[in-house]
Amino acid sequence: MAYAVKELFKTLQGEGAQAGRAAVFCRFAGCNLWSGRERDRATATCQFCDTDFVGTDGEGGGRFGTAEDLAAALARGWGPGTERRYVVFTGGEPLLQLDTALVEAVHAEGFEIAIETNGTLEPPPGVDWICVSPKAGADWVLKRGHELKLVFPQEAFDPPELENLPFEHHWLQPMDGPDRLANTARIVDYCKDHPRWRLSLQTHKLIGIP
Ligand SMILES: C[S@@+](CC[C@H](N)C(=O)[O-])C[C@H]1O[C@@H](n2cnc3c(N)ncnc32)[C@H](O)[C@@H]1O
Ligand SMILES: Nc1nc2[nH]cc(C(=O)O)c2c(=O)[nH]1
Ligand code: SF4
Ligand SMILES: [Mg+2]
Repeated sequence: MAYAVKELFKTLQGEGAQAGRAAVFCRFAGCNLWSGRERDRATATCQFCDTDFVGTDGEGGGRFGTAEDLAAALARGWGPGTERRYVVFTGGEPLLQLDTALVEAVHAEGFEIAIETNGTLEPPPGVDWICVSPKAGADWVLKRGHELKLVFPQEAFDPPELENLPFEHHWLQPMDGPDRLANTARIVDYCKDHPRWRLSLQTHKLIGIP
């Protein structure tokens, strides 16, 4: 199948347990919880999104006709060297497009594969690192993985009800926006009393990298 990619760039993973790790980010166009248009935000299922995932006009973006074409672009995006190649498929919602053919082609280029997903869709087999970030009001089906990253606060989610789900890491990430500092302070207090949970900062924003 063909793949619509908003942008493709190398940076450091900014969030969660892999923060600080070099990665090629492949941001797929489109999401099932918001059109991406500002005029639809107030009526969307997910209303706090910090990302432009509309179209294919970003840095390194475009339409890729085959899995091999996209895998080759990821390899170019990584640059010289084949050690520790790491790709983060995000979006938008990556599981609208990531399929077995792409997983196989990207593994063949020597990459470990991570996804950032809203948890409404099942991943294809073979994904090496699964980060699930559930959204209030959405149909949450993927309740296992490597890390659970709950953007906080979302009134519909009570952390104690999620802390026994089978994830290796349980994160609370402050909702960015006008209340980011207050949200962060609430998480600090919460984590002090609930050590099962840890604070995930969006470190790329703090240091001004993509
Ligand atoms: C833009 S989303 C794309 C991947 C997928 N659609 C998802 O929601 O997980 C990437 C990550 O950013 C988080 N995120 C989006 N908007 C945010 C905000 N305003 N503050 C903090 N995290 C945010 C999401 O929860 C997710 O973990
Ligand atoms: N550096 C960096 N790390 C990230 N981790 C998750 C991101 C995302 O938008 O999915 C993201 C992002 O946009 N940039
Ligand atoms: S589910 Fe993810 S990409 Fe979609 S609108 Fe929400 S945060 Fe943005
Ligand atoms: Mg982001």
